[in-house]
This record gives sequence, C-alpha cells and structure tokens, in this order.
Amino acid sequence: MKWSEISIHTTQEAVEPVSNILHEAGASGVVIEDVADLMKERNSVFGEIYHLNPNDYPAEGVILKAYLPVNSFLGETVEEIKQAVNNLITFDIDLGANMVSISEVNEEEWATAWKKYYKPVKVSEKITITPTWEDYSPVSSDELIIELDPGMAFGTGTHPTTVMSLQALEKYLKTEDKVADVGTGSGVLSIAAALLGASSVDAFDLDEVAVNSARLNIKLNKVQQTAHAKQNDLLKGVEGPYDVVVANILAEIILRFTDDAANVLKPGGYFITSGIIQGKKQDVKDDMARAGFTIVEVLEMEDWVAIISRKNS
Ligand SMILES: C[S@@+](CC[C@H](N)C(=O)[O-])C[C@H]1O[C@@H](n2cnc3c(N)ncnc32)[C@H](O)[C@@H]1O
Repeated sequence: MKWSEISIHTTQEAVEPVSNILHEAGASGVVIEDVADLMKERNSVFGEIYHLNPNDYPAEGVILKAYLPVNSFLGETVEEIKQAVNNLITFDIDLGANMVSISEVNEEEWATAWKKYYKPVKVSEKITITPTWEDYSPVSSDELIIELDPGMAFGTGTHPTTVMSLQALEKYLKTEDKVADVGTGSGVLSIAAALLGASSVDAFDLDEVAVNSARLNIKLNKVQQTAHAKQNDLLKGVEGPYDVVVANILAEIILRFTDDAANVLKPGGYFITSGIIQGKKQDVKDDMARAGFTIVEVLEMEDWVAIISRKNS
C-alpha cells in the first residue's frame, strides 16, 4: 500500500489543534518533531523527505507528520486539512510558517518512519499495545497484549480516543458478552474485546481498507474465532442483540446512529462512544437521553471525550 506523508511546519502553540485536525482526517498517529533537531539532520531530512532547500526553513517551530493511505479520497482529505488548518487563524492561533507539504512514501519507508516512534504502550490497567517488531514480554500474568502492525493498519492504538475506549471496555465488558465495534479501523477495540472475554465481536467499518486491516490484525492476535470484520455502514441492517456497542467515531457520526444502537442493545447494555470533541459533548449527552440511555460515565483525555451510556430497562 502507498502512504502519503503530510507534514505541517507550524508553532508549538498550534501543535494540539493541528494534531486534532490530522486525527480527524483519519491519521491514527501524529509525529511531532522539533525543527531545531531536524536541522541537525538537514541533509537527509530536508533533502530526501521534504525536497526543500534547508535555507527556506527557519530553525524554529515544529513539524507535525501524519500518514494517510493513498486512496481516491486523499486529494479531498488534504484540501480539508489545509482548510481546517487555515481556519485556526480565526481563533487567533499563531500558525508560524504554516507550510503544508505532501509526499508519497512506500510501505517500507513508512514502516521505518514509524519504527522510530512506535514502542509498546500500556494503555489501561491490563492492556499493552505493542508493535509487531518489538520483542515484548508481559510484566504481569494478567497483562493482555495487543500486537498491531502499523504497516498494514490505520492505528497505533494509542490515540486518546482509542485509549479511553479500551479503558471503558476493560471496565464495562463482562465475560461472554456479545460486542459490536462500529468503525473498527485497525480492529484494535475488537481485539481487546475478544481478549477481555467477549463471546463474539462484530467489527464494522465503511472503509474496505480498514476491514482488511482489521481482519489481518484479528488474525495476528489469534482472536479470529471470536472477532469478525465486515464492511458495513454504521449499524445499518444489523440486528444484534448485543451487550456492548463500542464506537470511536466523530460526534457527528455517533448522532446518526444512537437510535440504531438502542435497537441492537439488550436492556442494560452499554454504549461506549469516543472520538467526541469537548464542544460536542453536550449534544451527544442530550441525544443519549433522548434515545433511551442513561449516562454512566464521562472520560476526558486531552481535548477528547468518551461517553459511556447504559440502555434503560
Ligand atoms: C477514529 S477511527 C477509529 C478506529 C478504531 N476503532 C480505534 O478506536 O482506534 C474511526 C473509524 O470509523 C470508520 N467509519 C467512518 N464512518 C463510518 C460509517 N459510516 N460506518 C462504519 N465505519 C465508519 C472509519 O473508516 C475509521 O476506520
């Protein structure tokens, strides 16, 4: 698969909002590099990756790098990223150089770029996510290890929205539960659900590439007896019943299927939603109440919110 590297040269102040834009555009991880450090490697970095004259770069600021798969939506996505970054000026955020550059990298270069940054991460009490190339040994006997290969998946599994979803699954999922994972991406939440003892997990994603990568990761983690990935638009045509529905997807999309989630969940079942920005928290809470849910917990990490609701009996 071909990947596109999106680099944005900006200021420290803009790191968080620009990272959020990249995440919302579908990047599962953002690499932040200090320009001063990069200048030290100017020959390789500026020469090979950016194809720019190093003298054009001031020795300050940061470069945010994210990777998106090259597909038919890429052009549109890049335009949306540029637009969203420029919109930040309206909020008085100093974008500095605000240079957006795009280059295509192949599988090998992409994997090498990630290998530098992607290490095993303990994301919850029990779950550690580790890249396939790391030789990781569990620290305790009840530790659950999810192996992800970002060379064939979207996610490193360590974005705050994913981490909060994993923490909520660990807390609310019971052994033998039936689970639906809406917007599975790399399949990380489905793998976690299976490792936590679910009896079956249906993983849905609209994107065919995501479905394929979820299938590969499910197999890699040896949970293919329990978890199955399928291309599907949200919960359309899905009957359930489920004990848990988990969805790490944008608030605007969650609002489109709260009724369907209520329909497929058993009374008392949990709806774990993440990927919600602070500004949309109240909209999602209100819609949960309208659709027959009671909010049981709200988690917050950086600027992101996860809402755990329970279907009323
Ligand atoms: C933020 S990613 C979450 C990936 C993974 N579940 C995680 O927690 O790391 C959101 C996923 O939702 C998928 N998605 C977006 N719209 C969808 C829809 N209408 N139906 C199903 N999946 C959708 C995207 O393709 C993407 O893989």
